[in-house]
Amino acid sequence: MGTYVRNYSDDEFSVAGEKPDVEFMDYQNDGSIQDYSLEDAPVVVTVPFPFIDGKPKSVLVGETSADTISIENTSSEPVNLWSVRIFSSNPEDSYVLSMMKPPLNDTDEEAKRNFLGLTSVEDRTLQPGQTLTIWLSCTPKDIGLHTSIVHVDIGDEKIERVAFLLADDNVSQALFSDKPYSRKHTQKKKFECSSFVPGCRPTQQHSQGFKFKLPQFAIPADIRELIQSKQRPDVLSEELNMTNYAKFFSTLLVMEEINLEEEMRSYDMERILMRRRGLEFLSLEVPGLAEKRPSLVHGDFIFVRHAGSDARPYQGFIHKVEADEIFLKFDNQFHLAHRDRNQYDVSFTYNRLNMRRLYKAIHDAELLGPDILFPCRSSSGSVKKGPFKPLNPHINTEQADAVATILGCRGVAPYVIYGPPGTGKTMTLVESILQLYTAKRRANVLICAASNSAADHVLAKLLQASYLIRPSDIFRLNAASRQYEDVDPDFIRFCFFQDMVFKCPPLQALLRYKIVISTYMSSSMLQSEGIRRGHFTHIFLDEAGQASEPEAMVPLSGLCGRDTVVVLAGDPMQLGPVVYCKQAEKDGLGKSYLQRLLFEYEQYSTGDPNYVTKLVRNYRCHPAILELPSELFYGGELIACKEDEVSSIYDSIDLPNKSFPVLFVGIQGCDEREGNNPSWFNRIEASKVVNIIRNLTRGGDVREADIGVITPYRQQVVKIKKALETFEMPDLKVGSVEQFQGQEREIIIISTVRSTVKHNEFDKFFNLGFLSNHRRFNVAITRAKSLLIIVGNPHIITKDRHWDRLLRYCADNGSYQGCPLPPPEETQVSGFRDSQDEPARWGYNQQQESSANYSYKQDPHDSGSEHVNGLPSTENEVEWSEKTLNEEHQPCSSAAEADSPEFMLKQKAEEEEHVEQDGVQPEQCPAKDNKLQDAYAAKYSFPPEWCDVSNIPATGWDD
Ligand SMILES: Nc1ncnc2c1ncn2[C@@H]1O[C@H](COP(=O)(O)OP(=O)(O)OP(=O)(O)O)[C@@H](O)[C@H]1O
Repeated sequence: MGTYVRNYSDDEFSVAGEKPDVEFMDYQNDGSIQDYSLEDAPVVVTVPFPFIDGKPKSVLVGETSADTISIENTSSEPVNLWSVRIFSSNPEDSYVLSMMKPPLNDTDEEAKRNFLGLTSVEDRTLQPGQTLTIWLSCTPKDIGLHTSIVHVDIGDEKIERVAFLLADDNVSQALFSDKPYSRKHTQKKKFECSSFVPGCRPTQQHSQGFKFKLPQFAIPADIRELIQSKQRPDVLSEELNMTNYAKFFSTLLVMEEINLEEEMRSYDMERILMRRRGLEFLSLEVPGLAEKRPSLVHGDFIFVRHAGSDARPYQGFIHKVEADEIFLKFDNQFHLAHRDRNQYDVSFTYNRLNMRRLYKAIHDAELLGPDILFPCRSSSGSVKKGPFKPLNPHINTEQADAVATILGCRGVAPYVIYGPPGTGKTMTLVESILQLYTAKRRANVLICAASNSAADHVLAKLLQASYLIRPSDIFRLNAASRQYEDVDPDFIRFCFFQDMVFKCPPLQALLRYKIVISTYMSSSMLQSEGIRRGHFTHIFLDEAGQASEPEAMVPLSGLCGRDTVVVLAGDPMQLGPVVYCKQAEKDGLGKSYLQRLLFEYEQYSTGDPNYVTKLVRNYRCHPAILELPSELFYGGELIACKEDEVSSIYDSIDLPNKSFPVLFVGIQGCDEREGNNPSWFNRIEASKVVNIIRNLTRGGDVREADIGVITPYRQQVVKIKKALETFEMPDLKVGSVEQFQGQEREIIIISTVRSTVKHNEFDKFFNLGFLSNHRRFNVAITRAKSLLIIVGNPHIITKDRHWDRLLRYCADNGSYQGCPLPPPEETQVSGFRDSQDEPARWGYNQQQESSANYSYKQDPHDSGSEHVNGLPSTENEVEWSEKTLNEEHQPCSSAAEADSPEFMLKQKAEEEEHVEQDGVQPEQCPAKDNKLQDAYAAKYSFPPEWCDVSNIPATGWDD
């Protein structure tokens, strides 16, 4: 057996665990040469198609790209070149060799016709110093990564070279970014802002507003110290009860807040310039501002001082925000002393408004008493069912039972409706609300949802029965920070705004509405405006599994009276609360009130049906779409109620199995990042998605509004939206899993984005991205009613057990298209439990215990999270970023949103860097079953930010 010479290093293999029989002299794909043990190697073979800025070279589909492989005899003896041949290409036969430069696109057609590509070059002798030049060329027929392995058999050496080209089409090429990705986070000097020179506030724009002052809830110094010194406050070890309730949750909130403060620090800037803007302002450029990194709005403030000095900082209020620039007003003296050449250090602060709302909510929650907080330990009254005549003729027995209970309830323990996706939880709430509205004249209903999109969804469902409701009785409350343009024009008439800024109407107007719809956090405005506890006879908390307990307490503690009926609906197996501090999440902030209640009911009242209804009939999804989630997450208990038919209108995309509406489109693209934005995108997948949409809508039978695109990364959302703009499809919703929770579309297309094993390992380890988050996976694949299409790299997603199941599910049903599938034995799986470990019974007690195992973390790189950086004004992010200019609500420390994930970025980026530098540590990294493939993929000596190599045959030589 000869000595193999490949382009990866010894070190890298030893880390990966398998060391082939090789010696190393390495030509990197970036063109550089590295010597390993063969310092005086007799031959030098170059690598074709070197990477450009760490990425494979891009070529347009249909165009020929060619590069040379030079084989040089550097020894003093003649060397026999036995053969040069293409060992394999992917797609098959996509590359050819030739002795002459192949005709390129600008050459004449005849030359192209006469060109003869070879798969191997025959033997010859290379004299000392002689170089043979061979051409490798590729004319891609379709978009995606094109790879080729070339074997050079020379003298005693066997040398392998791997070539990569990324084939673009016009759509993907338009999304190309030449902004290199860089993560800068240098250690900055701590900025002491306890004493400062006050700045000049913007004048108040809100004429009316909060009647009640929201306390500051400053973090107590002793608790801050305790948490910053990494000690665990005693209260967190206690069992939650009425006495320690406020202390328990305020401690968790402090942990979260300190985490957020630290994240905000990462945006501090040193030695920067400001410019005088007119007589009034100084302007500061903030890179990343447009992407909300950091998030700053009018009325926030920053601290500034001369670079390097320890002097008292000046406070500067933001009067205007424009693209990447903020316009500031400081104390007059500061303006007078300013020169445009002065250098400053800048510290950003974040707006504590939402945190203060949460503190208030949990403190006030004690007033609710055990009936709401610990209903099983209290002596709640009995539940009577209220007879009713269904307005919606479709509701089933369990749903009808739930409605009857809600109608019969009066001030007893919270009532919980829970069940898997699409089982009609929201529909049950809507029926209950309509029953109350039509039959109980004195009913005032508040409905809260975890995000703006979920709240809008409830409004849309209510409006389906608009013949029953007077529009003037419904009010959709929006945060001031929600962009006017974000709201569906059909809903605007249910909102209150001035100058296109949303507001809370005055109390008198509020009292006239019979049905108010809000997010959890915005509902605090109702109390601030003067609405009393008990005004609402019914408070419905939809998507309650998504809200942390303090968040759920915002509407309850502020507005719930003795007789108020509280109803929660949700599914603990879908997305949970967003918490950035891992420890706080583990200690209880990551568990929803719904989850705790379900557990309590199970523990203390043996699942009393008076308080809990479980729905299992799914009306949303085609049975084929439902089968897998039912089996994976709900113990097969879900009952499919939708017809088993696939519409012929999907013929336009040529489903390989016409009766199976779950299609996996395998594509090997390239995941990239750009600028200082840590979010991933994959332009090849973006183009594929657009292509599928165009095919679907071509005949006119499928409307844009029937289609939803889900992708975990906000940058991918941006890219797909951008690509769709070209084809004018404004009604097509593209968003994160969070933005789709609670929603449905006839057709859902999922773009999984990731195309590099290495990144995915990181995801799995840090619980990032929906590729390795079972709740995200569950939500993503249960949004489609009649057609689900997944566009992704099968070699990557097969690494996660759930995605692999989906992939095999499609393949087994003859519903896979695209690049060759990874062989089943390649399948490797993250650290998730096997299917037999899944809760056999998916009841709530299981959730209690499984939450630690499946602790859900938002992807700070955006994961398409609603809360995540970059996506302008979406959903919760907007909600959380609410800033008020009202004097009484003036933020005490200002700047970015309380929950925006930019706060996590620094920490996570550091973690990521650590992983990239050190490799995932064996005890942390899930076991692998194909080391050589991983060696290729994760440890190949190519620049880290590139593309997939995972389907290159692992064994290079066939001797
Ligand atoms: N009894 C029923 N008969 C027919 N269709 C129903 C019934 N109940 C619900 N649906 C339909 O099923 C779909 C899903 O309902 P809904 O959104 O209320 O479910 P959900 O449980 O709230 O879902 P998710 O968990 O995703 O939020 C909707 O299209 C709804 O109209």
